[in-house]
Amino acid sequence: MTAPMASQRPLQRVTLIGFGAIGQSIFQRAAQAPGVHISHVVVPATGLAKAQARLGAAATACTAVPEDATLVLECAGHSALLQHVLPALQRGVECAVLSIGALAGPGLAEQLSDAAEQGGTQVHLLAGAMAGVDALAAARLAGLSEVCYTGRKPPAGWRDTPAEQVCDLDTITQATVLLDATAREAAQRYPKNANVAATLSLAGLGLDATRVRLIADPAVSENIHHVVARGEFGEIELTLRGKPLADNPKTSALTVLSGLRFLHNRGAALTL
Ligand SMILES: NC(=O)C1=CN([C@@H]2O[C@H](COP(=O)(O)OP(=O)(O)OC[C@H]3O[C@@H](n4cnc5c(N)ncnc54)[C@H](OP(=O)(O)O)[C@@H]3O)[C@@H](O)[C@H]2O)C=CC1
Ligand SMILES: O=C([O-])CC(=O)C(=O)O
Repeated sequence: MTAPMASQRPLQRVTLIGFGAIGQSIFQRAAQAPGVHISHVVVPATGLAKAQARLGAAATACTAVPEDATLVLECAGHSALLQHVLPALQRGVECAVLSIGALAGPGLAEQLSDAAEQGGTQVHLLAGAMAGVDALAAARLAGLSEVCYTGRKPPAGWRDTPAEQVCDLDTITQATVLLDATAREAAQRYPKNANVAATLSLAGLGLDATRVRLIADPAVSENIHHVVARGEFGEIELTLRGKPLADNPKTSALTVLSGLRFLHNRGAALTL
């Protein structure tokens, strides 16, 4: 009697764009993930040698998405969408992105969509640090009347951003509203802090009809995302308290897991 054959799905070769806090964490965790092999990591030219030293023989650091790439996961920042994701899509490479606030830039959402159409592929906007994006996108189909998002982080999560012109992050003793604006304005003014705001708005009422408040709060130690949405479906009120990554207090650890989930699902027979 012969033993039944285990189902063998092909190993997915993945190109990461970005090797900062998210990229390094995804790279480490993916090494333990069956079916996923990060073969290339795209970094700025100035970081090439350092990235290669960290990657060792496991993957190749490069400055552009390789010609033979088939699957890309972006975790670099807004500039990477125009620089790397757009040309990859045009060549037919499937891409998943985390820097979703970039879509607040003029015409970029349409450009990405056109490029994916041209390449006969798809660009996936990942849920990242936030929960409930799937529910909101489903609820939209019956009509939404209101979506409001509040992002609250400890002062350290707002360093090197326009927040430094609003208050003294070192000495504030009370929660301070940094911005009360549309999701489009939030994403453009806070490109490293308002990607969740952009994602929720794209899933819901759009970048110009979604109200966003960003808050520096010395009383919290987590990145707290709160959304209220109302519509024909009923109402969502959701709070997510995300632990920040040790290497970057702006970024919640769940963002890494969202990227890994995408890679896992991409190669799985049953996806969730
Ligand atoms: N959707 C979501 O929920 C979230 C999305 N994000 C997005 O993910 C991005 C990365 O986060 P995180 O890893 O914490 O940030 P880090 O600053 O730790 O790392 C970003 C890395 O990407 C590099 N980089 C920047 N631009 C490019 C480019 N055009 N091509 C290649 N590499 C580039 C940076 O290099 P250098 O330092 O030399 O510039 C840096 O090494 C954020 O900027 C944000 O856009 C983050 C959190 C949540
Ligand atoms: O990681 C987070 O908590 C959210 C974040 O930075 C963003 O929305 O850009």
